[in-house]
Amino acid sequence: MSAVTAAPDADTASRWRPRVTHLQRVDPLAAERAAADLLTALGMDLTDDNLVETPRRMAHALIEMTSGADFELTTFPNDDDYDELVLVRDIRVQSLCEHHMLPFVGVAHVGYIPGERIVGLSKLARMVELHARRPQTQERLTKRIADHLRTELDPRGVGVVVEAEHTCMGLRGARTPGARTSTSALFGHLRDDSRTRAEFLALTRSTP
Ligand SMILES: Nc1nc2c(ncn2[C@@H]2O[C@H](COP(=O)(O)OP(=O)(O)OP(=O)(O)O)[C@@H](O)[C@H]2O)c(=O)[nH]1
Ligand SMILES: [Zn+2]
Repeated sequence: MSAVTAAPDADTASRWRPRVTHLQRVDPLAAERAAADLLTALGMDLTDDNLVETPRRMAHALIEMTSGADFELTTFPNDDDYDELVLVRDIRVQSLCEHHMLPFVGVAHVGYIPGERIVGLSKLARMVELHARRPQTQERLTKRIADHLRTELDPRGVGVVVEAEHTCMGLRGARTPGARTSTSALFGHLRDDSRTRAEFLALTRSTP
């Protein structure tokens, strides 16, 4: 028997559709119904005026947080043969841990050593945002950002560091608010050349 008490109609669902890049099928109506079922199972009365729209909001918030927007990676010729580190620090990251569907929030530092082309700096931030919007582990997020840059740009080296706080550890369970997890993915010169690697890791070291 269905526990849905505030069934969304097709109109409501079609008001908002995300641009999805990695999920094959997103069904906002089914998500709303499932959210209503979950909230009802948690003992909430969805006939209450304050809660009647909550399943729709909850479903759409989750869809929004798991739908990355794709973009064109603008690149330029590396005419000056710039061969040192390019690093964008402190790009805000917010994602969802795939184990609890609770947010983890922090920053990413994305660096590379150009090869034949350089990339528009904002695209590094867009790359983080694109990959962050899905349920996953922090390790996978870090690796995906680095793989994307490596595959699309073919630079001499890539380095990505993500530093984040997991609310599934802070707000529940182990209850360790403030604990931050660092992950890194390094390729090419940034992995193999000790001077460049040390420079990158020093520049990305968090300040207390
Ligand atoms: N490696 C890794 N683990 C994560 C990440 N996000 C959450 N986790 C962990 O995933 C694990 C899931 O473990 P379970 O024991 O199945 O879950 P649980 O019973 O809720 O465990 P507690 O969180 O310890 O209460 C937990 O240890 C989480 O801290 C992540 O990005 N990377
Ligand atoms: Zn978790």
